[in-house]
Amino acid sequence: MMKVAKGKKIVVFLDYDGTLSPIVDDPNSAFMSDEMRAAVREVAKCFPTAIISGRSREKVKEFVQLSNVYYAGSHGMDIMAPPRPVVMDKKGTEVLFQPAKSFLPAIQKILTELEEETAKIKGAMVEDNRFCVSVHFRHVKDEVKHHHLLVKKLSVQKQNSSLINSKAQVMEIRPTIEWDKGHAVEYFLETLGLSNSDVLPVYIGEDRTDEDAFKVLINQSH
Ligand SMILES: O=P(O)(O)OC[C@H]1O[C@H](O[C@H]2O[C@H](CO)[C@@H](O)[C@H](O)[C@H]2O)[C@H](O)[C@@H](O)[C@@H]1O
Repeated sequence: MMKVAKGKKIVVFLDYDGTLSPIVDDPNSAFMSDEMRAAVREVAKCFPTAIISGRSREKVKEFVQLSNVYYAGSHGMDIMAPPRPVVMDKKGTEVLFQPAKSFLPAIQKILTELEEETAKIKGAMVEDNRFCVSVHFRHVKDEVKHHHLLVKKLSVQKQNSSLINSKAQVMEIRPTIEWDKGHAVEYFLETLGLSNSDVLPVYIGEDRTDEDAFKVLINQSH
């Protein structure tokens, strides 16, 4: 790592759940430890650092509580970044980038629909992630069965199945635009003025959605 980083500008990208915080039963209690917060604060003092999460941007910022990092929520669909292109030695005013803004009314409609449907499923929980919605099945008995039944029932399923990204314990509904954590990484690199070959982006994440970012960075390194 030290060898590869020699002479390069490092930029750090971090996932939140399962990376900065442990996976816990209650999504509202996925707190980051003080040690982890101190470590991220120190990293961000040395290198530009961005946290890219599936959570809403506000929620992940509330958990992290650091002012020296950039935040992207909703799997990169809600980014607070420098205006592009930024001159690295001048502090630019941060701007919002929300490529799925036009989907907000549809997402809010789905959120209401999901809240009504999951009220009938014991243990299910809906999380509003602003441009995405998560339905948690972790506490549902026979989670796979209920999960499938809910997916079938949703009107969004009839309209466009690609809105739904399903795993047994959590179902995520997201806009159909071609935008993921990988695009968010590219966006940050560009707005930070760090899309050159003398940059070493470091991405730490453990979720399926982080693989979109890994693919982008692997392609860039060739
Ligand atoms: O991109 P991330 O920051 O990794 O967010 C992805 C999802 O993480 C959260 O759910 C996961 O963590 C919860 C807390 O540990 C756990 O209870 C749940 O079972 C996991 O799926 C978050 O609640 C989701 O909304 C995010 O999409």
